[in-house]
Amino acid sequence: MTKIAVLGAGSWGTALAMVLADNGHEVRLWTHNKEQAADINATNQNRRYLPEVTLPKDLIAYDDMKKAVEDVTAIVLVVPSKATREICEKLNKVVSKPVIFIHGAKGIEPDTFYRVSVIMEKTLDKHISNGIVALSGPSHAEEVSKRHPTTVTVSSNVIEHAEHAQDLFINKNFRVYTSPDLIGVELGGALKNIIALGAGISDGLGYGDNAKAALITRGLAEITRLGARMGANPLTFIGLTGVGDLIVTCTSVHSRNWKAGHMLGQGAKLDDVLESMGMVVEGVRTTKAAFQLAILQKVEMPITAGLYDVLFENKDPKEVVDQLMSRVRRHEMEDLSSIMEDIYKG
Ligand SMILES: NC(=O)C1=CN([C@@H]2O[C@H](COP(=O)(O)OP(=O)(O)OC[C@H]3O[C@@H](n4cnc5c(N)ncnc54)[C@H](O)[C@@H]3O)[C@@H](O)[C@H]2O)C=CC1
Ligand SMILES: O=C(CO)COP(=O)(O)O
Repeated sequence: MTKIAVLGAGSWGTALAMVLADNGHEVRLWTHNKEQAADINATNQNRRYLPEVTLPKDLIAYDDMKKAVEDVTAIVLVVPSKATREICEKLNKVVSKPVIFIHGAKGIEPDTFYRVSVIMEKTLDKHISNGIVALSGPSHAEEVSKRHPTTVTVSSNVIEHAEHAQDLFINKNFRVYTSPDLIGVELGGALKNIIALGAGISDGLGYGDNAKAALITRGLAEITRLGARMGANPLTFIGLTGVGDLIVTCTSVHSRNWKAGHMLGQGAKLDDVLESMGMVVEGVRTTKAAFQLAILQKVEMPITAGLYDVLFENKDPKEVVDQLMSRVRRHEMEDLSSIMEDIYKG
């Protein structure tokens, strides 16, 4: 049994804490909201984020970060990517011994273009870190918390750290693979949210499955192009953290990004959509980051650019679809064939 602190009691933090508690670990679920911690401990439920689920009895919520991390050997960060830096700064003040850090967030920081593990690496004091691992893949909290079969991937620059995380999380409902490609795993998880917003918009406009299949497939092409340029292994994008997560996020009723896109496609304004969601919609911030990064890296990302126009330039989604459909004629595997040839050449 390992003592583990899970930081962030939203839907994903709670679901991951349940997996760890099911595996017999002593799990402390930290939230910055005092009333929420008290409510979780009183009711054995996280009523705001996972209302239909009864939490394991030995899963205890804390609102005091220092107490939550006392004597733990692993810390799992599951706050929106925007909050990573702030939480790491707080951790520097309360963690005294080295621990392994695992994060479950999916985002890229605009302007710096840091992945979540990079923010962690740059912010956490070196003497408290026993490794940084990203956990990603097609995994909606609502289904994980019902113990429905789910597969994810854990990745780290040091494969032993990923294997350590695999050991902590794996069970008969939650199958965990490892990958050495931290860049690819994190970029796939973050960038698919952009495409999921697009899939939601497409559905909100009343378009059908053909349009959605096109978005998923061409979305994968532009994710692979940017990922390869950033140093990822392009094959990672046909795995769980690439195409797997694209499928689930673009097609699931649970997806916050899809839901937000759906409302936008039906004519709602972005601010109203975000306010009504009450949960993080990572794709909005990541669209800004990826749009900037694609320009900087000279990578063509037409869907991301279209999404940027809808979200930040107030452009009519229908007009953006028309523009995407009337782009200059191309060979389907242009760019991608050379990326794949490079892999096989070694
Ligand atoms: N919900 C899901 O099914 C999945 C979510 N993720 C990722 O996990 C991350 C968290 O997502 P969710 O749990 O869905 O979000 P959520 O919106 O359900 O919950 C976020 C939690 O973080 C807390 N929080 C926000 N800012 C904070 C701060 N500055 N300090 C402390 N706590 C703060 C909120 O109070 C809330 O408890 C995101 O990056 C998301 O993309 C990844 C896989 C699945
Ligand atoms: O990453 C997720 C599922 O794998 C969650 O996606 P949403 O944030 O769109 O709900």
